[in-house]
Amino acid sequence: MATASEFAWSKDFTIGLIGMGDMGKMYARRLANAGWRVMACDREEKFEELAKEFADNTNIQILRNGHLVSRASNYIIYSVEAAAIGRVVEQFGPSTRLGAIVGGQTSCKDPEIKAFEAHLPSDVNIVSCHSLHGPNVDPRGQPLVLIKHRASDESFHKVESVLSCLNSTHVHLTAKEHDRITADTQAVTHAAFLSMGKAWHANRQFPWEEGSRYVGGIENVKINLMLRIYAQKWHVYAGLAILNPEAHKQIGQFARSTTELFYLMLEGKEEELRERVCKAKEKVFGAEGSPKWAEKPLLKEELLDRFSLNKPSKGEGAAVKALPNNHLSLLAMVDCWSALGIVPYDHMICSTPLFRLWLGVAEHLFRTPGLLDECLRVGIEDKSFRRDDLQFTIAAAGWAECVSLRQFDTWRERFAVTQKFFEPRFKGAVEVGQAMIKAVLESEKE
Ligand SMILES: NC(=O)C1=CN([C@@H]2O[C@H](COP(=O)(O)OP(=O)(O)OC[C@H]3O[C@@H](n4cnc5c(N)ncnc54)[C@H](OP(=O)(O)O)[C@@H]3O)[C@@H](O)[C@H]2O)C=CC1
Ligand SMILES: O=C(O)C(=O)Cc1ccc(O)cc1
Repeated sequence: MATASEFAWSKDFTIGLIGMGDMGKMYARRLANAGWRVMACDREEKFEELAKEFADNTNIQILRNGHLVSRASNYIIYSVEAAAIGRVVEQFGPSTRLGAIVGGQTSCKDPEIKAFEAHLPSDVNIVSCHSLHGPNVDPRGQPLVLIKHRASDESFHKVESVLSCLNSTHVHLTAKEHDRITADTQAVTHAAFLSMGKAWHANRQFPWEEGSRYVGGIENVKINLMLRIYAQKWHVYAGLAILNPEAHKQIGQFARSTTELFYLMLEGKEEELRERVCKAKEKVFGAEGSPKWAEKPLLKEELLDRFSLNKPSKGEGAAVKALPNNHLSLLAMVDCWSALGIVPYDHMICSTPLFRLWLGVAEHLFRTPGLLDECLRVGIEDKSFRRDDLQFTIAAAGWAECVSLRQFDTWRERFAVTQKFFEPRFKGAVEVGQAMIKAVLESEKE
């Protein structure tokens, strides 16, 4: 393995970025601001445009391709689509500078590590990373996974010191541990929001625009996070679901939990429904008297109430009363965690803001006196949400099948049509979602 003496561990140390999309640019800017010299590229056809964009940043030099970046850099980060990592590393990996450090930022480490092992010269150190947040979230205090896969201690410490400028919380994992935890947190959480979007699309509704069915803190989270996901690039979500070998089980179980709970509701099997949900509650959140949740709730619902897209019309007043909902998506999430023996609190150290928010909402539902009883009652008696629940169930099964068959093209199509449906409403809505996440992150610090 390379030692310090083989590198110029000084100002001459150059960081290479291959892939200058949202995450690559965020890394480039932050590293450059911290004083590091960055050499970066995207696809060759974007060279001129990127060079212009970064022309006034003297610490960032745009190169034409990954060969040039690889030859010039001491530490190279691949920040490309997860599905492309094999092809891109195959192309540029052999050009890696002698004794350099190489890592990737993809959301799923199995294909990334396989690509590095297959295509990097044996003198190269492999240290991967994963910032567990999107490009527009302040990285300070957010988890940053670091994977010392094949590296000297010195190289690993170098990566830690370079990335310390993000001020994130470093979490040391193996690639396998990373994929298992992110399957439990990200993949299955996204499945819920992707299914909500499909359900509302199928019923051709913008849920915040139709009267008072979707009002209140929990509904705001559903709507804002669903829109946030559909406003992003499809490949981020497809990659971490389809390419993560650990994620298929979770997404499949989420679909089964949804279907089985919905059947119990349709069949009016109140006792069975209550028993199943209460058992899941005990497994996930602990028994009465010995809860797994902290004394202080993860979320303040009043805070979420502020982030509604539904602006009451004149005369309606600010306080439109929320319609009781059976929250099938949340009951199914907890049932899924329970069936797979997942204790979500164990994963907080390696969680995204989105996951923490969703867990916070689930916790709120299960710990607020009377709320769960209301859900179960509505699930059996009330038909107001039946159409949405039916479509949600179909959607969850559809995503699960698509993932299990590794159908990238179908996944993209499914995403794209629903993205198109919501697109006219993204403007403004995305900002509200962003403000909500920011407020929740702020409140986590209190
Ligand atoms: N967005 C997010 O919230 C997060 C994403 N990630 C992960 O980070 C990685 C990057 O994501 P993100 O930045 O959002 O995605 P983007 O699509 O914005 O960026 C990826 C970039 O890599 C480029 N690229 C593809 N092939 C090559 C190549 N041969 N040479 C140079 N550049 C190439 C792409 O070009 P083109 O578009 O033309 O293919 C694109 O510009 C993904 O693996 C994602 O899973 C991790 C954490 C958070
Ligand atoms: O918070 C989430 O789950 C997001 O949607 C943003 C995101 C997407 C991909 C990642 O690898 C990490 C974070």
